[in-house]
Amino acid sequence: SSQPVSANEFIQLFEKLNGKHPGFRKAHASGVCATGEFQPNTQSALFKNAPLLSNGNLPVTLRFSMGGGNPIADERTTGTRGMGMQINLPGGARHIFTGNNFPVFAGKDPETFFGFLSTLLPDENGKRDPKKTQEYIKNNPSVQGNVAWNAQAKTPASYANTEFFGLHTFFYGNAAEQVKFRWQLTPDLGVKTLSKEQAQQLKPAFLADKLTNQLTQGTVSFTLNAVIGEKQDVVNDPSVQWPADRTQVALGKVVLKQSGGVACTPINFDPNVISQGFTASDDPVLKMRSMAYAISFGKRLSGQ
Ligand code: HEM
Repeated sequence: SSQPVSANEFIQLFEKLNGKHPGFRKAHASGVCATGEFQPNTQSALFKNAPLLSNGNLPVTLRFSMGGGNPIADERTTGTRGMGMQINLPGGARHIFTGNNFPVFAGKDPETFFGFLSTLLPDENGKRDPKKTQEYIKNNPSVQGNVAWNAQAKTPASYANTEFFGLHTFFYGNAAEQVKFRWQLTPDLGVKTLSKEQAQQLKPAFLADKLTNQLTQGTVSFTLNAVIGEKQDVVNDPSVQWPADRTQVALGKVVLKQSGGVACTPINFDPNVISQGFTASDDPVLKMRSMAYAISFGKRLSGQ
C-alpha cells in the first residue's frame, strides 16, 4: 500500500469493477435527488458567526445514493448508502456535505482503500478470489473496522431512516479558537432497517417511492450534528473512529420538501467545498475525493 495511487487509477478501477456506464457517476451511480431547506441552529456558541448558521433558512439540494458504480443497483441489499448535500448561502457560496451510512472508512489512506478494492477484481476467468480479499484484510488493519461494520449491516428501510457520516475531520474558526469536528446526519424519523425476509418482499428499486411516500405522509427531516473532537482524537484518518462519548452539537435541521427531479444533475458533491470559517483537514482520503469526483463529473457531463 505504499505506491501512490492517482484519481485516474480510481476511476479506471471503478469502471473495471462495475463495467462502463457512460453518463453516470463512476461511484454511487444510482440515486434519487431531493430538495428542501436547512434550518440552522442559531443557539450554537461554538459555531457562532458562521455564515452557514447566521443567514436564516437556506436552500438544500440533496442526493441519496447506492454505493457502487451500478446504475441499476439492487436496493434490497445491505452495504453502502450515500448522501450528498449542497447548501446554498447568500452571494453564491456553497457548503457541501457528502457522507455514507458507515461510521468508519475502509482504509487509512487512498492506497489502502485502492488495494482493498483491487482484491475484488475478477481474474481472467471472470472469478473473484475471496481468499485474496481475506488475506488483504488480515494484512491491513485499517480496513478491518469497515469490514466488521459491513458484516453486521442490515438493509436500510428508507433513505429517510438512514444515518450518514462525514468521516473526515473539519475545523471551524481560527487557530486561536478552533473547533475540531466530524459531522453526521441523523434521521429524525429514526434509523430503521429490514430483515432479509422483509427486504426480499420488495422490488429491487423501492427507495425512491418509499421516500416519496414518506414525504406525502409527514415531515422528512434530519439533524445535522457536529461531533466535537478532543485533542487526542485523530485528524487525518477516516478509518479510526472517535470515542462514542464525544459531545455533539446540532448545526441545524435538514427538512426535505420534494423528491425526484433533476436538480442534482449539475452538482458535483465535492466534500471540500465548504463555506466561510470552515477548513478541511489534510486527510489524504478527503484530498483524493476532490480529484476523483472532478474526473467523474466531467465524464458524466460529457457522456463518457
Ligand atoms: C479515496 C476515496 C474515495 C474515492 C476515490 C471516491 C470516489 C467517488 C467518485 C468518483 C464518485 C462520483 C462523483 C461524481 O461523479 O459526481 C463518488 C461519489 C460519492 N462518494 Fe465517494 N469516494 C471516496 C471516498 C468517499 C467517502 C469517504 C465517502 C463518505 C464519507 C464517500 C461518499 C460518496 C457519496 C455519498 C457519493 C455520491 C455523491 C453524489 O450523489 O453525487 N466517498 N465517490
